[in-house]
Amino acid sequence: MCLWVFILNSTSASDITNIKPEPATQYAVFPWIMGFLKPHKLKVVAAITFLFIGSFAWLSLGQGVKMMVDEGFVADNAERLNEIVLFILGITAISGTAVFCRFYLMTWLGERVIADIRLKVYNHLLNLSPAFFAEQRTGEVISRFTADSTLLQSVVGSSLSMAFRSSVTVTGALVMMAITSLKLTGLVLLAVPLVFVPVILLGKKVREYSRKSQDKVGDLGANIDETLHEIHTVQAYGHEQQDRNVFNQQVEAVMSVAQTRILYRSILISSVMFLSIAAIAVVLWVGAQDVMLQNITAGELSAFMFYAVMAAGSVATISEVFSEIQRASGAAERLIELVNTPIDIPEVKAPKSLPAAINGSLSLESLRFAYPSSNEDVIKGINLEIKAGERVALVGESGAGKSTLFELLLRFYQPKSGKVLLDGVDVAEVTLQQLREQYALVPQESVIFATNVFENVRYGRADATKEEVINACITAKAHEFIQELSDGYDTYLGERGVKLSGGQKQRIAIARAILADRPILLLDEATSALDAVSEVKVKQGLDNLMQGRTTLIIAHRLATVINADRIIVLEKGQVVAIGSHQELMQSSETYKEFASLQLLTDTSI
Ligand SMILES: Nc1ncnc2c1ncn2[C@@H]1O[C@H](COP(=O)(O)OP(=O)(O)OP(=O)(O)O)[C@@H](O)[C@H]1O
Repeated sequence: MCLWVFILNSTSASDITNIKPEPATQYAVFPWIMGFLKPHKLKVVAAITFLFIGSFAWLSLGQGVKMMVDEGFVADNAERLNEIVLFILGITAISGTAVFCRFYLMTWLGERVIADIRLKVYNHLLNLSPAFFAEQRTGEVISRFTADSTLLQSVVGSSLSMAFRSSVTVTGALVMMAITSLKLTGLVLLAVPLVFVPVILLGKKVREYSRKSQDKVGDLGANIDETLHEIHTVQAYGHEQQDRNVFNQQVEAVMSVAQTRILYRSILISSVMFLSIAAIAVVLWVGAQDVMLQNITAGELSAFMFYAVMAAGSVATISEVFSEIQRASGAAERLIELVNTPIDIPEVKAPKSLPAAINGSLSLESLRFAYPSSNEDVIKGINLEIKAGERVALVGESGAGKSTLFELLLRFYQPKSGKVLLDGVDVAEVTLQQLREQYALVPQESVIFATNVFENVRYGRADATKEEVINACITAKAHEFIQELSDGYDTYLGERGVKLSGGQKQRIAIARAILADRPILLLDEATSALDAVSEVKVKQGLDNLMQGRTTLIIAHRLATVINADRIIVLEKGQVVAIGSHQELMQSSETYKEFASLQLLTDTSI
């Protein structure tokens, strides 16, 4: 038992490579896993109890062997032999039952712990801001969930139990050996340090390469994820061969690291086997001489050898699972890294409450912001007042910072300085949940989940009835096309809505926002994918929706913003002009240029 505690705790910072989410100091893998076992104390105790019962039953078999040889064979006593065989069968039945209980409980615990680890990691991931996902490749994160946790599962559920059982067996066997013959036990103990030398030396290497191996598998996952998701572009550009080459290199990289790991592991296992069996042979030779000199009986030597073989087998098992546990420690580290990734938008300790009925006025005060990955400010000290119920359009060239402003309103990122006030309350002082409940977002790229139409729209408000969903779809002018789908509202829309056109996806996204019924609307060029006829229809829906709500619309096309109360012109992270379309055509060169690029003249409106 001490051995695997040592194994799991023996991580040092230098063992860890390729840490992306959180530069770690030292991961205490063992206490981390124990934390997950804590709620299942009773089962752990029961599993350990059965483990001890099983091990002691096996150990007492040695006494059976001794009695069989001395009192049965050597004494030529058939009746006694029968009794002893019955005794052995009884012991075997006890140990079989104990093995069943231990195996069931330990495997259950393994599954439970991994399920809880997955839940914990997932819950944490959902709290991480988009900044984390901008840096991290999704496929790599998924690989941690799947490959790493599966590896950990096999160890917690099986290898750890084997290590436990073998440690108990070795200890018990050594005690029984000492009782049988101190001299021979002394000889065996001399050999033990020899056996542990490769375990310690090579185990470290196995762990190092396991970690590397899992990292490489993660890269592989990230690549598959990207290529398969973007399969249209891959095929349209005839990029298959290049992708095959890159993938081939990555697969070979995984293979090469695995090969080194296998090599160390094979050396580890074979050297332990060799050293154990060689030691047994030497001990047997010495023991046989003792029998000839009548220092011990043949039965005692048989029992001793029984225990020695049992101990050697257990040491071999320990060395084998040792490498498994080392591998799992590497995998656990990668999961701990995810869980330890700090939440960069922390919740305030004593949050303020927003008023029960939000009016929806927004104030931006000297707002300044740079993305964490670059130092350059993309929002440069913006001051802005947006009145409750106002309809405001944001225009500006690509990269001006329009979408970034939305991100800051939703508090996906922390501003460098300045603040955003919602109905006079600093949004940094309310809970993220309460803040985000005030906004309905229709992003530029409509998001469709791999479920049916009904659930996709209901994403906006989980408790909405079917009737409310249908009404939202009618307002968003989506109802007609939904009815024409094969199963109407129950039609499965495919991953990322592959079964819908761009305009249809957008109308579903609008219906979702309508259903959400939030005080502030954030529309990111929400009608860009619509044809002229659909756009007119959706605009009616949106107009209804916007009544009495503060609305911010990012628009690349003037036609979509002409009815806004005010248009805000952004340039390189700064507000350069504010006014109505007519005013801006008079006062703002940037806006005029923007308008002329849209082939709109003042008179055409
Ligand atoms: N996650 C990110 N990390 C680093 N820089 C970013 C990130 N997202 C955007 N930027 C940068 O911030 C600036 C503003 O981008 P933003 O998306 O807000 O512009 P935009 O006005 O919405 O542009 P568009 O009209 O093309 O959508 C750009 O220079 C962009 O390169």
